[in-house]
Amino acid sequence: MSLQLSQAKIAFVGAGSMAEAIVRGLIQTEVAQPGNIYMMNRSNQDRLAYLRSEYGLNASSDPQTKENYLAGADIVVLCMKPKDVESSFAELRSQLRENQLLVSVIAGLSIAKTEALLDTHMGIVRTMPNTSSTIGLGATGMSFSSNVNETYRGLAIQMFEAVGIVSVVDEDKLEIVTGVSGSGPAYVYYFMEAMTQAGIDGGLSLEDAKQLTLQTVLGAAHMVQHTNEEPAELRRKVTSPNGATAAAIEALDRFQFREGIIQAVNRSAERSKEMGEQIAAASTAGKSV
Ligand SMILES: NC(=O)C1=CN([C@@H]2O[C@H](COP(=O)(O)OP(=O)(O)OC[C@H]3O[C@@H](n4cnc5c(N)ncnc54)[C@H](O)[C@@H]3O)[C@@H](O)[C@H]2O)C=CC1
Ligand SMILES: O=C(O)[C@@H]1CCC=N1
Repeated sequence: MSLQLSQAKIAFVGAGSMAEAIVRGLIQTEVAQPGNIYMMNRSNQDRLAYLRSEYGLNASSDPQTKENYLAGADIVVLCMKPKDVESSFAELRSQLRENQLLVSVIAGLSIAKTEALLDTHMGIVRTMPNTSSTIGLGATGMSFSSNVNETYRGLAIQMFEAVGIVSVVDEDKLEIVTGVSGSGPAYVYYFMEAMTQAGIDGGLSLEDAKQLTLQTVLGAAHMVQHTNEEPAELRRKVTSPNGATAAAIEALDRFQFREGIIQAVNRSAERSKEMGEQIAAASTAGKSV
């Protein structure tokens, strides 16, 4: 019988925000057992203690224990920052097996460069998830190397569908996915910060300003989801001719809100590509990024 996700041993190299978001989602949805999850970092013991006590999973920074975690894993998930790729990959190179599945969440790092840096032909799934995976509402873009078999392809999709939605895209689209949904939550939070601030400046209590902002964003997202109407049409329904909303949209247009968002998405995509290229360049030149 082929490997089931509920039985798979999953090792996370890097135990930061993105690794925790995925792990929390997997455990909460009961798609993975805490005992089958292994998390590793470089040295932060407090962080590992928190992860063990919060989720009941295995976590270590001890080199021998990490080697054992990797040796026993069916799926290895790369969750370190781009700047740590070079040093981390130097250790990993001799510890991975061709019959494991490698999942990378590292922004900008191509499958070809991952294969070259790790000197491997193992199946690689390059993903771009987001932190909303924490509560099962993640949005993940995903591409596969040509040698990912059907079982592993299914497992990877199942793993990220457990924590949200998955779009399988051509690899050259993962940068724009980063701009839209990888970085996207930050734009929404930034928007909420500004809206709350304006409410407070206008005399609302902090609590009221926060609640009204939150419910507005939640309600608007649910309206798009449940009515199946386009955002532009829903916006039109709020905007009475010559009314308050029309005046507000004019103000946003004066500040080039739409262009600002488009620029933000494109800059995130470009920066993600740059980070990936810097990793390879620095690695070839033998220096750290
Ligand atoms: N935070 C986000 O919203 C998203 C992040 N990503 C990607 O996820 C990756 C991780 O990002 P974050 O979780 O935000 O970073 P973070 O800084 O919160 O976590 C990075 C972790 O990697 C560990 N680490 C570094 N070197 C290591 C080594 N040699 N061996 C083992 N562990 C090592 C650190 O100790 C830390 O636990 C990045 O490559 C980023 O591009 C992708 C999508 C969204
Ligand atoms: O900011 C970053 O580089 C990562 C990638 C997308 C979200 N966080």
